[in-house]
Amino acid sequence: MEGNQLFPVFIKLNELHTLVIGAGPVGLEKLTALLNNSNHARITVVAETIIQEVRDLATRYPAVSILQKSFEPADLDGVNFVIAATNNNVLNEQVKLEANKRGLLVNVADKPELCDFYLGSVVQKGDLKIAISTNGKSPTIAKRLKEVLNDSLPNGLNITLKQMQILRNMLKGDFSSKVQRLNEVTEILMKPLDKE
Ligand SMILES: C[C@@]1(CC(=O)O)C2=NC(=C\c3[nH]c(c(CCC(=O)O)c3CC(=O)O)Cc3[nH]c(c(CC(=O)O)c3CCC(=O)O)/C=C3\N/C(=C\2)[C@@H](CCC(=O)O)[C@]3(C)CC(=O)O)/[C@H]1CCC(=O)O
Ligand SMILES: NC(=O)c1ccc[n+]([C@@H]2O[C@H](COP(=O)([O-])OP(=O)(O)OC[C@H]3O[C@@H](n4cnc5c(N)ncnc54)[C@H](O)[C@@H]3O)[C@@H](O)[C@H]2O)c1
Repeated sequence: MEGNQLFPVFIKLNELHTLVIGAGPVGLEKLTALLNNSNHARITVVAETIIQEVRDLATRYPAVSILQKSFEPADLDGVNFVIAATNNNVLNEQVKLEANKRGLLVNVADKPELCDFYLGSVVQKGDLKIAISTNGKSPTIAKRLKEVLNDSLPNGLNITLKQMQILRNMLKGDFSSKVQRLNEVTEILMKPLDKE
């Protein structure tokens, strides 16, 4: 498929149920990424073998449960989406098939051809989140760009967001006059910073 076909969305993981299959280093990486973004995410981890780091992480997050067992399609019942991080490609394909049969979206870690969605590299400054994807071309560049943006975006941005929310709730008038006022107030952000 020509061009970048990915449509970014921000998912309320805390209101959904995610299944992670596989609990080796890659499963740990994906679980960590989920929890770093959503510490109330309800996550079930299914794996035959579970590394200690995954167990340790799960004890710190009550909404994470671990089932030490082989994957079976019934594990998909009641799940909203699925991340597979196993070392078994036949299983990965079975997960994709069974999940899609149920209308579920699947990410198979590091296997773009089996993914319905990719995980992004995420910049976080309080309420601000920027998710980066390179259309699968270079996750390393996504990670580097995250570092650049993390360093260059001012920490005060989160205070600005909070203040803007207060202002937004205080403004009176019709929708278009509110929009105009919010745009006036933020115009300064678009001007280059004054050099000292
Ligand atoms: C962003 C991030 C999110 C996350 O996973 O949380 C993420 N990968 C990260 C890191 C990373 N992954 C890999 C390396 C080693 C260096 C390298 O190979 O480049 C590093 C860098 C490192 O670790 O330093 C290995 C790798 N990854 C994929 C392949 C297969 C392939 O490309 O064919 C291979 C080769 C496997 C092999 O050789 O066997 C594929 C995918 N990885 C994606 C996401 C999706 C595309 C995102 C996009 O559109 O850019 C996609 C398509 C599917 C998916 O997994 O969702 C996370 C950054 C976390 C952060 O911000 O710190
Ligand atoms: N570790 C890395 O840095 C890395 C990097 C790139 C790609 N990969 C690939 O990603 C995959 C996962 O890597 P890993 O290091 O986490 O592997 P791993 O072997 O440490 O872990 C695999 C996990 O899958 C589980 N699993 C396998 N079959 C299962 C089944 N039928 N039911 C339930 N669970 C099952 C295992 O119990 C284990 O928890 C591998 O294919 C690996 O080649 C790994």
